[in-house]
Amino acid sequence: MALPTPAASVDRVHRLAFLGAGTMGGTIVAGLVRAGRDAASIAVTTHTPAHREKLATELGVQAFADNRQAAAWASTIVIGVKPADALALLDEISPELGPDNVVISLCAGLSTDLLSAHLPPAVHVVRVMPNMPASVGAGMAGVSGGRTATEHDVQAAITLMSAVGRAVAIPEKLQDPLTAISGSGPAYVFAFVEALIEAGVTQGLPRGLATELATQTLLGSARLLDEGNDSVTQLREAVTSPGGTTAAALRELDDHGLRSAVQDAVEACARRSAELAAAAEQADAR
Ligand SMILES: NC(=O)C1=CN([C@@H]2O[C@H](COP(=O)(O)OP(=O)(O)OC[C@H]3O[C@@H](n4cnc5c(N)ncnc54)[C@H](O)[C@@H]3O)[C@@H](O)[C@H]2O)C=CC1
Ligand SMILES: O=C(O)[C@@H]1CCC=N1
Repeated sequence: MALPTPAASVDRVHRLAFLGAGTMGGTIVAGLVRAGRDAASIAVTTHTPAHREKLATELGVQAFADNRQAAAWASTIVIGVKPADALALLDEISPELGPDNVVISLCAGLSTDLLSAHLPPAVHVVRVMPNMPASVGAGMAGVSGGRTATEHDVQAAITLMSAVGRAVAIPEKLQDPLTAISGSGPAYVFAFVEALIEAGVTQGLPRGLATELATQTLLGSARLLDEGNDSVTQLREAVTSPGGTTAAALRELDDHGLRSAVQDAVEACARRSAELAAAAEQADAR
């Protein structure tokens, strides 16, 4: 099927190219279009022609087969490939970029200095760590400007990510810890809910019912937390009757080391984020 011809009608300054519009990049693109952004102002590239064709057909965005062409077309370029593929991609598009371009990286671990080293010096670089709930407009993103980024670039990235959830500016040194809480966090929550469902099934609940109970409990608990009327500790205590059922369950979680398991998991995630930069440099050197 023929892809739409890339539109020149949108003013260049408003054009946004997602290079590597996969799970995360594609989610943000879909969220932006759903939030009312003009689809003609967005271009996508992917390695898989069928995938970018699907994005173009379903969302009305511009599909490019060539990263350099997409980068030359756009003003802001979002890097959505895996960290190991990012530096080679920057090397590829570098000849098309200059002082009018902002490059936003979604890549875990890669510092703005490392990214800038693979771009012309005047290109503005911003690092963003989004998360998957962006697909339902409930994302959480941390935004850090590199040395060449202006306050305006950071604010523009916050505005962009706010269309699919919440976004905060953070110092870049907090990107790895933020990744370990909100970037990867949805997977911890899903793993916990999976375990809760399995435990419900073990107790004799039909799987569909166990899934509904666990999901609605997560949603309701999240809404209570988000209302912010009570602290997380007050909320936990409100559920926990002295000598009751919840206290019995929480004691088991404590005995099985829930808190230290979470500490270790978050530490491992932040460490891995830092390691990804070294792995990307190695991949780029090959
Ligand atoms: N999946 C998640 O929940 C999150 C992912 N991230 C970051 O987002 C980035 C992408 O992760 P996912 O979306 O999960 O991966 P993915 O594998 O779903 O998406 C990567 C996309 O890049 C495309 N691609 C690969 N090389 C390319 C190239 N040279 N030119 C154009 N397209 C190319 C692939 O076809 C694919 O569509 C990673 O750097 C990751 O650290 C950040 C936060 C959350
Ligand atoms: O697992 C990963 O490396 C990516 C980054 C944050 C969430 N997913």
